[in-house]
Amino acid sequence: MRIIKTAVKTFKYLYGLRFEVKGLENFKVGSPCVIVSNHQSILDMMGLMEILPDGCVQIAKKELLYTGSVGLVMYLGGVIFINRKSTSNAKMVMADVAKTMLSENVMVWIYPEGTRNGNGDLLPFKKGAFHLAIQAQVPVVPVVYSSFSSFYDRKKNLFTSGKIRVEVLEPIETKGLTPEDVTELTNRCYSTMRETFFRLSGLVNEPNGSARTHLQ
Ligand SMILES: CCCCCCCC/C=C\CCCCCCCC(=O)SCCNC(=O)CCNC(=O)[C@H](O)C(C)(C)COP(=O)(O)OP(=O)(O)OC[C@H]1O[C@@H](n2cnc3c(N)ncnc32)[C@H](O)[C@@H]1OP(=O)(O)O
Ligand SMILES: CCCCCCCCCCCCCCCC(=O)OC[C@@H](O)COP(=O)(O)O
Repeated sequence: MRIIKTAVKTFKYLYGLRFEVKGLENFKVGSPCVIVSNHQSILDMMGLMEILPDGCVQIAKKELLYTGSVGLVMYLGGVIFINRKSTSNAKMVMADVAKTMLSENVMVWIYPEGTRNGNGDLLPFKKGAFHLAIQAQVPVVPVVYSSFSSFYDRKKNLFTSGKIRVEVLEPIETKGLTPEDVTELTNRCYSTMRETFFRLSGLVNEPNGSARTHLQ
């Protein structure tokens, strides 16, 4: 993964992107943890590699395994593949991950939205990351990337250089929590990350839930 990290980090120069990072000290939980971040586009791979701590594996949809050399590189990089379409299968894989992360002392990075989302807001969170953290009794560390919409429009395939703000938030402890607490933990993480997303993106969080920039 170190090799991948170095290779992928060079893309930011190609794309004229700069990262402004805050809160890296929050990764130093001194134990395994589940890192959750928002997911906007393939460009997140650069954001991921920009701050990826050592000994951290990612959860990816299994379709990515069959994408030729990239799939092989991801496999070699230790990426864990899940079948999003089969909850029971995904649950089994994640239960294994809970054991492995403790025995091998590794962190796990999951995109709880479960899909890329460029709509300038966060999609409702899936619960797997939070079940995993509670099963392993390890902290959840939220990471938020500001909206790419100021410099990247997937539909128009428009791309200009830009700055991405990244914030690693305080770890959320799960010691003593049980599966009954998953919904509350998910919602708490969601609202903290959504608030941070709007702040980092210069968006106003409208009371009716829609977001608009200060500029409008
Ligand atoms: C030049 C260089 C080239 C090099 C190239 C290489 C560079 C890159 C290399 C390396 C970096 C690679 C990085 C790749 C990144 C890719 C990212 C993606 O692919 S993102 C899509 C996949 N990720 C997800 O989907 C995760 C989020 N999803 C989940 O966690 C879901 O929860 C999931 C899949 C586990 C289940 O999905 P559900 O759709 O069923 O949704 P739910 O609502 O969460 O669960 C339904 C019910 O099941 C329970 N449940 C879910 N998980 C459970 C669990 N683990 N245990 C028990 N119950 C669980 C829930 O509580 C819920 O039940 P109740 O509604 O509460 O009654
Ligand atoms: C073209 C921009 C290149 C940026 C530098 C990164 C170079 C790495 C190249 C290959 C990376 C392979 C990983 C792709 C990750 C990704 O973004 O997959 C989509 C999934 O999450 C969600 O899938 P979906 O449900 O279809 O949104």
